[in-house]
Amino acid sequence: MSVRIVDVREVTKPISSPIRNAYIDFTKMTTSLVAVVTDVVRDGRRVVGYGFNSNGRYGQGGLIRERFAPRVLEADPKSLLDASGANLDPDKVWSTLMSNEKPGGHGERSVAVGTIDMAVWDAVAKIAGKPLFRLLAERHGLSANPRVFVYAAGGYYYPGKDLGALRKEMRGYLDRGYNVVKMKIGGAPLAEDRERIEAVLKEIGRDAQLAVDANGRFDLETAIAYAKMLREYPLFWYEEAGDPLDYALQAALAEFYPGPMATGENLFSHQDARNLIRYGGMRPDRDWLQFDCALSYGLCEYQRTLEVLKTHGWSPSRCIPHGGHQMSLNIAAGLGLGGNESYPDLFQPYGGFPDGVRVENGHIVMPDLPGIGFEGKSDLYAEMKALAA
Ligand SMILES: O=C([O-])CC(=O)C(=O)O
Ligand SMILES: [Mg+2]
Repeated sequence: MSVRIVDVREVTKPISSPIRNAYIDFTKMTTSLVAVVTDVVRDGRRVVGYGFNSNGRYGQGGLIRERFAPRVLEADPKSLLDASGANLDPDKVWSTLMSNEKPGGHGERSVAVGTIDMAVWDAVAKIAGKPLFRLLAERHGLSANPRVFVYAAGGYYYPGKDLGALRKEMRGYLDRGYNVVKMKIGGAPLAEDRERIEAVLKEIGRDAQLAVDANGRFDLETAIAYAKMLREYPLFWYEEAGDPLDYALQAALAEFYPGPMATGENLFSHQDARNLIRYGGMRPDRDWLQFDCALSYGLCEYQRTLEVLKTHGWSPSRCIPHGGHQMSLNIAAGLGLGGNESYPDLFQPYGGFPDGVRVENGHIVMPDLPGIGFEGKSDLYAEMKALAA
């Protein structure tokens, strides 16, 4: 039986909205949608793997079309196969993507590769006829846990949004079954953010916990001023206070903030993750790591990141990835992560869960769909099918 990648297609799609965090607005936000088309047929249909690049970084059509897709298509098909010859080997595809690439400088290249890598893993799990989370658990000698913690991210700055609207948004998440919600800080003066936080805490009461996200906006002085304000509240976490690469700032902050902190969504390689763990003063008993495989060279690289964490005494259960996509849900269910982000009202149709999946007590249960499970989300699959089927 031949297994061959016959095409790699990309289209750049808008995921724009008028929201704003402390650093950027999303009025021009895009994502790359990728299809890896194979010559394998399963259940009477050609196997096509799909991927997209999460959110927060723009679509990478140029890099994908000009550099990365041609490398895969020009490779000897046999060089991309696993030992049995009956499936693709994601690590071999990854090495092919990264041929003639120097180390370091993990800019947007990691997004382009992460997007294709997602589509490759989707194809590999479909060819194996299994949900990706089950395939991953088997490969790692683990037992899968399809029940995954998810939290609701939102609370953005939005033109005309007052405290009433913010409270209503958060109440809506609780009504939909979430018990942890997240809001933005750092896009308004500290006193105003304090009012916003207090309004949300009043709304959610004992029904849920609140996380706050500064999106890397603060210098050390401001990060500390916020830490002193935030530590008065029982927050779920204080996220990305300073520049993602300022490990000294992150380390200094621990002295002022005894509660849980979270960061990592803007670190795009296992080497950067290792530097955070080495120098960022993160505490494995309470802090959270948010590396998003779609932005950071994909699942092949994410597995290396998990190895780095293990070496440094961190459990995968301290990872709750950024991005709210089904790829990280599969990794969480298969490899024992602590959960996944979700954006109930944003970045549709890319984020979210297969149709019919409900949040209960802050958890979802993964259905047994082959691959990543995109076919189970009809609005998303409609976009994917239009690219290749
Ligand atoms: O606003 C964003 O870029 C998204 C973000 O930080 C998050 O989901 O944690
Ligand atoms: Mg964030």
